[in-house]
Amino acid sequence: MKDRFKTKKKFGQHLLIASGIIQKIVDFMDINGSDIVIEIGVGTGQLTEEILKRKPKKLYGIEIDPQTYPIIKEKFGNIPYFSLIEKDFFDVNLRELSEGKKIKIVGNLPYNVASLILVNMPFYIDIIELTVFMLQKEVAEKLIAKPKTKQYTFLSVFIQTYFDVEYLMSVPARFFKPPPKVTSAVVRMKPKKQIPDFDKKGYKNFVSSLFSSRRKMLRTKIGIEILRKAGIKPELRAEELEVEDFIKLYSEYLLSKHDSKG
Ligand SMILES: C[S@@+](CC[C@H](N)C(=O)[O-])C[C@H]1O[C@@H](n2cnc3c(N)ncnc32)[C@H](O)[C@@H]1O
Repeated sequence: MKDRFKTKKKFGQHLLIASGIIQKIVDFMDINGSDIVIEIGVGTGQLTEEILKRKPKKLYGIEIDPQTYPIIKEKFGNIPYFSLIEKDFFDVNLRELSEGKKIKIVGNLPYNVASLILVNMPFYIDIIELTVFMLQKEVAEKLIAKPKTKQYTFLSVFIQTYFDVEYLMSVPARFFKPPPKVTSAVVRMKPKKQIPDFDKKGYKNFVSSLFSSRRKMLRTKIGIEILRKAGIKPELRAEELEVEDFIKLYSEYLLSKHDSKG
């Protein structure tokens, strides 16, 4: 059945062909009968099949490519706890699928939009129990990066503000069809016990602006008084700050805006 499907580059299609890796990914999700699971990018359904074997309460599979739909329907059309969502991930509101419960999200993500998908996750933090994603190794390394390293970027700070991230394993290109040019990695993210309750969109833009021209000192980007109140040296650069420093800094920034409104 897979043979009649031709993978497309524009959708980042690299299908997982190693059953051992597929099983491990699903093991990392620790699925039980009350779980609502969302899979991003079903493709021809190798990961889907293994998730369904573990019998969650419900699996929603989101897939953008209409050419996969007949294949998915033929394979899983008669499974009552599976629904295919024939949409672009970015047009789906995960909240509408969660039935007021926490969800588990999984995906061998399309690498061309993996970072964008990740950036969406903090906006769903209140309904997420955990996520398990296959990513480019380079992106996975950003997710666990520490300050003062090349891998420490906007994505590291924004994700680590909301999630504890575990790098679970590296996956060589030969386990995919067609093989991608890069090595991949599996990461698991779980919401942190304590997360800031300020507006996520504003915080995202704030962190992103501090990382633009990352070699510039913070005092060229943000008022010296705000830096002082947050206890941060003005001559530091964004890449030298801990995640907690960004949280402090944004809180002070919000207070200063509030004060100036008077
Ligand atoms: C790396 S493949 C993984 C396929 C399959 N799950 C597997 O592991 O073999 C990524 C899948 O995501 C789908 N995809 C790409 N962009 C998408 C989007 N914006 N929304 C939903 N699915 C998308 C692709 O068509 C493809 O099936």
